[in-house]
Amino acid sequence: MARLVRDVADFPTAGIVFKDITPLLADPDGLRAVVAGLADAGRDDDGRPAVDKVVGMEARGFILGAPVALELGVGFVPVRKAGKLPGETHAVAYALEYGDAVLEIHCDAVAAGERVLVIDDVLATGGTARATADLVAACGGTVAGMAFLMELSFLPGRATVGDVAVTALSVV
Ligand SMILES: O=P(O)(O)OC[C@H]1O[C@H](OP(=O)(O)OP(=O)(O)O)[C@H](O)[C@@H]1O
Ligand SMILES: Nc1ncnc2[nH]cnc12
Repeated sequence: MARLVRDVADFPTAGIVFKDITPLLADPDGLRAVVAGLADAGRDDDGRPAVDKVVGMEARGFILGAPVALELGVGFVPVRKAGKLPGETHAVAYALEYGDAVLEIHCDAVAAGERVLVIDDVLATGGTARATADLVAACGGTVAGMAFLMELSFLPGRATVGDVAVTALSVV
């Protein structure tokens, strides 16, 4: 799988080595394997779905998260960059490896007490994932786990997200 992720130097800004997943997305066998691997993070020891929802962050978290939700047989919740969701939202400001922004979730997207699996392609500083966990908590939900295609271990992603089960299919 790692061979299907392309390193692009100095994108989007100088000094960043960007992990480009578009070759993976173009490879049906690779994509299928990644979706299956990520979905396993949302199963119990007997292989049954252990979450009520999958939450994915705009934009690459949508591409991976929606098929993971289908694989688990649960609903998908989009966390979007500010100003895109039409309903009442919770919002959290955050910083990521190459900038800062605001993320939003529909207030009614996760019901009180629901367990969610957070899916994204890259765990870097953890700013995006931490903000997403805060949005789930604002709805009254619980993050049962987070699963990523790739973790950048030279950045403090795991420490930033705190006390939550983190799965990374690949660690670089
Ligand atoms: O751990 P962090 O430092 O927060 O970085 C990780 C986030 O950065 C990327 O998203 P980006 O905001 O670039 O959005 P995109 O998917 O729309 O390109 C990536 O898809 C993660 O969501
Ligand atoms: N180095 C990186 N490559 C791709 N996505 C990222 N998100 C944050 N850092 C990233």
